[in-house]
Amino acid sequence: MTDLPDLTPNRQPEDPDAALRPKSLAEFVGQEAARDNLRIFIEAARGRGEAMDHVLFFGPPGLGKTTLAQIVAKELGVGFRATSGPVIAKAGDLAALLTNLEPHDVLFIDEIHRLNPVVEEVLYPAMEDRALDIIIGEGPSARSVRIDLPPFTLVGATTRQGLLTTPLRDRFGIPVRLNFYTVPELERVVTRGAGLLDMKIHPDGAREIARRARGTPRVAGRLMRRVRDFAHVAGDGVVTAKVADDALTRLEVDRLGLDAMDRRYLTMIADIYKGGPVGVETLAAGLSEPRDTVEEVIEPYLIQMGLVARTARGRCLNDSAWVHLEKKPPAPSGAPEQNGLFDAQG
Ligand SMILES: Nc1ncnc2c1ncn2[C@@H]1O[C@H](COP(=O)(O)OP(=O)(O)OP(=O)(O)O)[C@@H](O)[C@H]1O
Ligand SMILES: [Mg+2]
Repeated sequence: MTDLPDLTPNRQPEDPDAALRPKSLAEFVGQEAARDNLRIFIEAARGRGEAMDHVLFFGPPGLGKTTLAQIVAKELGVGFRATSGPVIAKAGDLAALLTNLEPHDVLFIDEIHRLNPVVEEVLYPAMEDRALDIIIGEGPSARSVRIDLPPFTLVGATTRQGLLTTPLRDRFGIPVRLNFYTVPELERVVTRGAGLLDMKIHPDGAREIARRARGTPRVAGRLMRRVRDFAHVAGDGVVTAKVADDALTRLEVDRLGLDAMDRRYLTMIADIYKGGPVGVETLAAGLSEPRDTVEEVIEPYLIQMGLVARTARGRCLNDSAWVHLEKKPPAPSGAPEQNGLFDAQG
């Protein structure tokens, strides 16, 4: 158990998120309710000199789950170890990680819904009793040995809370849902980011980017960088509303912040399925995207915007989607349609 495999996923070299990542709760914009609660739990744990209860962050990609996990460790003043569900192949890998934690450390498991079930079993007693049950030997002589673990805080993150098994979900004392950001919140994200990136931006330029960032700080950061490029090449480097609008239009980000993929999704339901209902599998196949991407990345924002509804029979476009696409919904069904069978009359 001394040779600890390095399970920390390498930050992708192009990880542009790092520069903009807030380092403290105070710097973290938005998510007021989550922040207020976390502040209390962190203070309480610090005050008692205990490890904080386990935390689960869930919500769509790019809303700040990883960022908050790092902040929690920092504000608790403890070590931070990170790994991710699919990376932990064997129960032994997780056992090695757990036994090497320092007391009160934060162990961050990203994409925790993708843990291998065998590994997940190890996590249950670890979370609940801070103990590991290890089987030693094989066959009739096999016996189970319990090893105590240092007190630690597990921080899990997932885009799909629904895919977590109930026993796992129930073991998180502090579940935290992250929601899409409002435009004023994203304006603050953009303004703060502009300062960090040394970017000249007008307040109305920041608002334009915020409006079109899909409620998501990561998207805001990405758009900012692209708009800055346009501002440098096409103008004096200052991001005004006009510069932002031109740049975003060229990037095919529309007035609602929908990108090309969002529009393909909506157009497909409109044109091919007459507004729905249509199953998610069918849509995923039509878009050549994995179903997960459709459900985790594309749909949450469209649903939040009220453009699409998830019904028992499939996805349907709402009126506002037709308006946004500048298309006419088909005549309501129920009206008797001209159809070959009954054509013979008259
Ligand atoms: N509240 C915030 N204020 C400012 N910037 C933020 C905030 N939340 C997230 N960001 C920025 O957005 C980017 C993405 O955040 P993060 O990596 O934490 O998202 P995530 O929820 O972990 O996404 P994923 O599900 O894809 O792992 C980072 O660059 C981070 O700096
Ligand atoms: Mg993350």
